[in-house]
Amino acid sequence: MEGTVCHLLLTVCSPGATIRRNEETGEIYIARVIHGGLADRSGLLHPGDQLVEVNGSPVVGLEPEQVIKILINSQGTILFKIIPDAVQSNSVHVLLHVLLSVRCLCGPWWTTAPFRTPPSPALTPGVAFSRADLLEVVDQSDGYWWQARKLPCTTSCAGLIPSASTLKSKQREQWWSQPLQVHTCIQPREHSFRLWRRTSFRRRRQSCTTCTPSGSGLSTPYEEVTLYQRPPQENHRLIILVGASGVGVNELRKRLIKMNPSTFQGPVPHTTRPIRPEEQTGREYHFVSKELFEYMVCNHRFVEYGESKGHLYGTSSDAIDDVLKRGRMCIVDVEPHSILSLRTRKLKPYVIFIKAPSSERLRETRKNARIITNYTINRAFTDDFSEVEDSSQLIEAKYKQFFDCTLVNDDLQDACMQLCSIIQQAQDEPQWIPVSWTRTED
Ligand SMILES: Nc1ncnc2c1ncn2[C@@H]1O[C@H](COP(=O)(O)OP(=O)(O)OP(=O)(O)O)[C@@H](O)[C@H]1O
Repeated sequence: MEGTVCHLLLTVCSPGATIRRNEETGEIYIARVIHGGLADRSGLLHPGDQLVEVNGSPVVGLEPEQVIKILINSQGTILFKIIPDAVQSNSVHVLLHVLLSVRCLCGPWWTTAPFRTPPSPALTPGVAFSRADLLEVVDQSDGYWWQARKLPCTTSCAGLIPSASTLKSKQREQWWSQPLQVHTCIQPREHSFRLWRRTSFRRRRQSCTTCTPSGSGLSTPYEEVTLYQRPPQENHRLIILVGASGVGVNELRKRLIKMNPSTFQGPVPHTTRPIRPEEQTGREYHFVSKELFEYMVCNHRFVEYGESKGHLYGTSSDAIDDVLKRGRMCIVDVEPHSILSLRTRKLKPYVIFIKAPSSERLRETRKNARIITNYTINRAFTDDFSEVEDSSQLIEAKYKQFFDCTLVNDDLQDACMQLCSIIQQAQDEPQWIPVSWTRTED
């Protein structure tokens, strides 16, 4: 049989290509060449080329598994006889470029590599990835399987990842095949009732966007991202701190602002409670009537709001804007589900997850810590440590795709210093953000 002979020196068992079989003729074809792999670097194999012989053995009529066996058992130089695809041989070989970078919003799906790609088993390693991972997609020519590298790149060789549509149908399949489960949304702890942070749980029924098949987690399995550096003339990015109740989110926020009040500031919350003699409107709170507060609620002006002892409290998006317009860095401390409504082109939030150290470390470091409810010091931390640790893990598992950075709040002083430098980097150095945040509004 006519054909071109090409040699590949196999140092590993994979030449970096997948094959497919024409079921009618039994002919074996190169299905895809993995970007950066051996075949790609050699420039000898192309998708569509017919594989006629491997090491002198004809492969026509063989099952792909049998061909793969021959390849796996081959060491050193391997001899392919191929009939080049007419279209390919007439075309100029174009180097593959990075098509897009994405962040995985769901999963975990493929946490082990390699995997086999239907319909034919492949010799290609899959990229092991999980939720929140960054992937550099280099080939989307196949509707089912894309080629990608995990960022930061440690290898030039790409691997296969499921395309967005494959992942979506897998997600749906998995969601519907699961037995009815107890709702896993994170619940607040009873003592967790910070006036401007935790109150929203008391009042509003929270809808969970990740526990339903039509939720946002399922509609976009990958989010296209790009590196972004804030231009100096633009507002600072909003800094969001999230963490389990009691982990120290508010303590860190307060310390940060106290350390440098001309740089860091929190938004001034609104309340319907009467003003106290030592207070000043617009400083501690914006004191407003119940009617105005409810009007603002109806107009979706609050990021979070709630009720305490018959009075309403809330943090408005205007209050956040006020801080940013003054050229300061706005630090907010919100419930994890509120991240979704704050992820906007205008605010370009940078989300820092304040993670709990182990319960043993919590016990050691929180000896003087107090559980605070409505400005009244209630009691010391007693047996809450494993609860804080568990809740922290739950939040991380559920929302980590939205976290830009994780900070363990172990030693308070250290955590505060680290937080400061993380925020500075977030404002001054390139960071991954969704591409949609960089598009100009129509
Ligand atoms: N790293 C730390 N070491 C020691 N104590 C800490 C540390 N971080 C926070 N604390 C203390 O733990 C207690 C709870 O912290 P904080 O009020 O900030 O919790 P929170 O995460 O905002 O939760 P909540 O909103 O439910 O109050 C406070 O007494 C605080 O001073």
